[in-house]
Amino acid sequence: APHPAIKRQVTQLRPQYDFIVAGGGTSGLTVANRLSEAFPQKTVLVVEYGDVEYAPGIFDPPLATWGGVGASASYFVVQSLPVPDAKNASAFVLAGKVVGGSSAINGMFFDRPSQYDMDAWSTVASSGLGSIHHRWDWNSMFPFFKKSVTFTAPPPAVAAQRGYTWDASVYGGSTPIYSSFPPFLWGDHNVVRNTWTDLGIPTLQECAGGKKDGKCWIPLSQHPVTARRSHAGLGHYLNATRPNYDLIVKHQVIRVVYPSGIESRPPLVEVRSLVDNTVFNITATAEVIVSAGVFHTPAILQRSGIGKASVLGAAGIPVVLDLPGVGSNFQDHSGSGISWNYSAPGNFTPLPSSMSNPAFLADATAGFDEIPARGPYTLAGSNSAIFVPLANITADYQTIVSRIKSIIDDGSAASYLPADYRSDSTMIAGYMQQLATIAKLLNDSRVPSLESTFATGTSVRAVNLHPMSRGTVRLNLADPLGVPTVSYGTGSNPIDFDVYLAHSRYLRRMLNTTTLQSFGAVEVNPGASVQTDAALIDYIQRTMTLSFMHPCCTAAMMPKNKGGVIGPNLKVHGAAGLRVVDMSILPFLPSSHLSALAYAVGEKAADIIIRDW
Ligand SMILES: Cc1cc2nc3c(=O)[nH]c(=O)nc-3n(C[C@H](O)[C@H](O)[C@H](O)COP(=O)(O)OP(=O)(O)OC[C@H]3O[C@@H](n4cnc5c(N)ncnc54)[C@H](O)[C@@H]3O)c2cc1C
Repeated sequence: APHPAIKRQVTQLRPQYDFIVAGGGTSGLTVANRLSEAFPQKTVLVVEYGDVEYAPGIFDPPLATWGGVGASASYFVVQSLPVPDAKNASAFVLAGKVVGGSSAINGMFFDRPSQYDMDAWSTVASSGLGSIHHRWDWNSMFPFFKKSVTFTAPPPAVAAQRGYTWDASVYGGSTPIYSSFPPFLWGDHNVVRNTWTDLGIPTLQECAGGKKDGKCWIPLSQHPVTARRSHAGLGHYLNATRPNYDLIVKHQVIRVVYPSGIESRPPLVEVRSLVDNTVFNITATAEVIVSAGVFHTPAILQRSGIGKASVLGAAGIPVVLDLPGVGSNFQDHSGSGISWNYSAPGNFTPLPSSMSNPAFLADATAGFDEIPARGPYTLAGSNSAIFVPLANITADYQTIVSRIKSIIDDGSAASYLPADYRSDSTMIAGYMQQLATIAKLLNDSRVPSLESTFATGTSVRAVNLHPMSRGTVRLNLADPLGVPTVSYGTGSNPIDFDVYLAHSRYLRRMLNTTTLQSFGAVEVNPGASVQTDAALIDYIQRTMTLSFMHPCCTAAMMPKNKGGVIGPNLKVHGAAGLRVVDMSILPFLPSSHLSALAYAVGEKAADIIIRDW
């Protein structure tokens, strides 16, 4: 049956709470659930901007959904400033605005970073080893990845029919956040998987165990029997009824306020009702945890006077704590693709076009309500992907790595940063360290640089997994309580274009494989006339997807003298009783989508906070 709506929510607040979580999204609800579970005598309040909603899967039958992209009240729509290196196009990106946050609206692709991503994160996150419980390397995080989801293997018949493989030992959690394989694939699915094999990409049994340099089956965040979306609102709130766990919806955290100094007690939380616009404070006696997501977490901090002094000054906000990294260091996954036509197509059935056949559509709709669910609606966007290291993409990979090293050595790397980022020496120091770390990742033949997913159709895109360009998230001066002003900066570091070029040329090699040639594949885009580097760069700039909906890194975990906002214990540098727990905390993007990481970060954060209290 479809999900029940999440009805339970408070209307009458207590006089004060021990913990207040600002934002009821993926990481925020994970933390809140664990804190309320660990401390029955302490109270936890989640303040959520959005409402409780039915959260359909990405491809549920239309009648069950809430209207599709653009029509929903359940997400913020973010349109970036024009991106100069993408012919002034704007990035279009969504962010969840509902109990469950982005986990309730995302594409349900449920992969994990590689172990090398996590190890690289931990090297830039802190200046020393610190407490064993504050480490973010793969070995420290793996138990939290395991704990954060319940994986269910597909029935043997489905596994045999689809060729699914997995390794149960990398899972093992019992949290009601579900990870499973859909029983359905489109008829042309294996064409592209076979093409990937033709390219020499190794087939991996499992990609969630730290190594993912190959061809992967990726589970989806959905229930193994009903195939309904699994998300934080259901798993970490609806299924966690406790008298000490409150959630209030349709309220915006405006800012945090330190009435008696930023280094003394936890701040008050200033909240605005979105129903009647009243503004009031809520007291947290232990901690405030900001989990409002990559765009709104820095907005809350900036409205609180915590941020870069010049940015706060421009917004007329008195500086409470000069922390230049707030809202800086913004990143997202981006990349362009190829498309083709078949001149001798195979008998690929079914295809999405089959849905225009009334009998097929009726069966698909009926199948989705069967137990277990079956048919096309059980498949979200895609559950198949390749992750390819740069060393396997281009023989010139070491030239790219050398170029990164040379712009670090001669200092010119800083010139590619946004002006209000490069005006701060700590931010530059942190960026240089990030670049050096990314150079190491790109030089390592075990670390993916390109991701490409496939479900059906005649096109694929390349995702640049470790971009070097940086943007910013700043308060919207015309509407400080609204969606912030987002500057993407995609491709502003020209070495990203070396990577985009290599990725594009690599994808084009698919067209010459035995498999695609056997169906008479003919390249449509970029097209035969696009051959020189200049022509291909022009194509990439014109057609690039600027956001694969993985924004991150706006309150990065790095030392303060490297432009960081939080330490490895998640505490905001220099502020008492204030932590950040969401995808803002990454120093740079990993080789993965972000929801599995957001849950694991929530679990790890809860572990740290529970130990502290
Ligand atoms: C359309 C889309 C598709 C995606 N597809 C995938 C995918 O297929 N696979 C994958 O792994 N990842 C995907 N992602 C990314 C992933 O879902 C997110 O990175 C992750 O869920 C973010 O978690 P979070 O905890 O940082 O923030 P969120 O889960 O976004 O939570 C932030 C919460 O804070 C609330 N909030 C904001 N401002 C305030 C305020 N001032 N006061 C109170 N509350 C506030 C929001 O309403 C929201 O509920 C996708 C994301 C999107 C948007």
